Amino acid sequence: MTSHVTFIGAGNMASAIFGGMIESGYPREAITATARSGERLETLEQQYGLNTTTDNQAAIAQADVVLLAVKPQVMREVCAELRDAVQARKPLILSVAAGLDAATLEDWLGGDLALIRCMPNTPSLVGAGASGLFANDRVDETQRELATRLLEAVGLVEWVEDEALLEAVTAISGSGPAYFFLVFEAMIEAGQQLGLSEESARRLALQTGYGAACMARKSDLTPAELKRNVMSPGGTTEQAIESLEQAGLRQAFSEAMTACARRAREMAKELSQKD
Ligand SMILES: NC(=O)C1=CN([C@@H]2O[C@H](COP(=O)(O)OP(=O)(O)OC[C@H]3O[C@@H](n4cnc5c(N)ncnc54)[C@H](OP(=O)(O)O)[C@@H]3O)[C@@H](O)[C@H]2O)C=CC1
Ligand SMILES: O=C(O)[C@@H]1CCC=N1
Repeated sequence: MTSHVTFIGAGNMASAIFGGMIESGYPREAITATARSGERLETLEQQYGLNTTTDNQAAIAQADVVLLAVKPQVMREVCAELRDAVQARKPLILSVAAGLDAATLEDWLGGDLALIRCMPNTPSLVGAGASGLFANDRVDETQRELATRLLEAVGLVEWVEDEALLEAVTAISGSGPAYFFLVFEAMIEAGQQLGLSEESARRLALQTGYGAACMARKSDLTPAELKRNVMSPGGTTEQAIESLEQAGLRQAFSEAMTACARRAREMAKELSQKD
C-alpha cells in the first residue's frame, strides 16, 4: 500500500522532493503539502495536483510519513503545533532541517518517535538529488526502507550511522549545488569577457559541468586522473589549472566547507537553546 506523505512546508526543498517524487510516478493523491500562504499552495495544487492545506494538524490526520520542511528557525513553533496530532498517530518523522538534531526534534514533538534526519539538495527536483540520512534508535528496518524508497525516487541516498556526519553531508551535497552554480556564474562571466555571447557561454559551461559529472560518475578513474587526461603537457589546461591552484581554489573549498559544517553546529546550538 502506498504511504501517505505529508510535507509541512512547501518551499524550495519540499517542492524539489515532492516534484521529483511525482515525476518518478509517486501517486500525487498520496501527497499533502502545507504552507502559511494559501496563494503559494494554490499554485502548487495547479502545478502538481497534490493535496494542500494551511492547516498543519489536519494535514497529518492521514499521514504515514510527516516530512518537516520548514526553516530551522520556525521548527520549534511548528513542532509545538503538531505535537498532539503526531503523538496520537505516531507517523514516521523525516526532517530536512539543517542543523537541528534528532533528539531535539523528537523532544519538541513529545518523544517516543521514529525519526529520520535527512539532508537532501535541490537537484532532487530533476531526479538528480543527493541525500544523507540518519535514523534514530526507534526507526525499524521497514521505515528505513520506506525513507530510502522515497528519497531514491529523487536521487542518490547515503545513510550515515553517526549523526555528526550530517554536518559533512550538508557541506558537500546539501549546500553543494550552490558551489557549482557559483562556478557556472564565474565561467559564464569569464566566457563573456573572452568574447562569447551570454547564451553561448551559458550553454557551453552548463553542458561541460554536466558532461564532467556524468563522466566522473561512470569512469573507474579518479577525478585527479580524469583531470590529468585533459591536461596536455605544455598545453592550455595546464595553464588554467595552475592558475586555479595558485589562486587557492583547494584551500577555498576546504575553508568554505569547514565554515558550512561549523554553521550547522552553531545553528543546532542556537536553536535548541531558544526558550
Ligand atoms: N534549500 C535548500 O537547498 C535546502 C534546504 N534544506 C532545509 O529545508 C528546509 C526548508 O528550506 P527551504 O525549502 O529552502 O525554505 P523555503 O523558505 O523555501 O520554504 C519554507 C516553507 O515553509 C513554509 N512554512 C513556514 N512556516 C510554516 C508553518 N508555520 N506551517 C507550515 N508551513 C510553514 C513556508 O510557507 P510560506 O511560504 O507560506 O511562508 C514555505 O513553504 C530548511 O529547514 C532547510 O534547512 C535542506 C537541504 C537543502
Ligand atoms: O543554506 C541552508 O541553510 C540550507 C541547508 C543546506 C542548503 N540550504
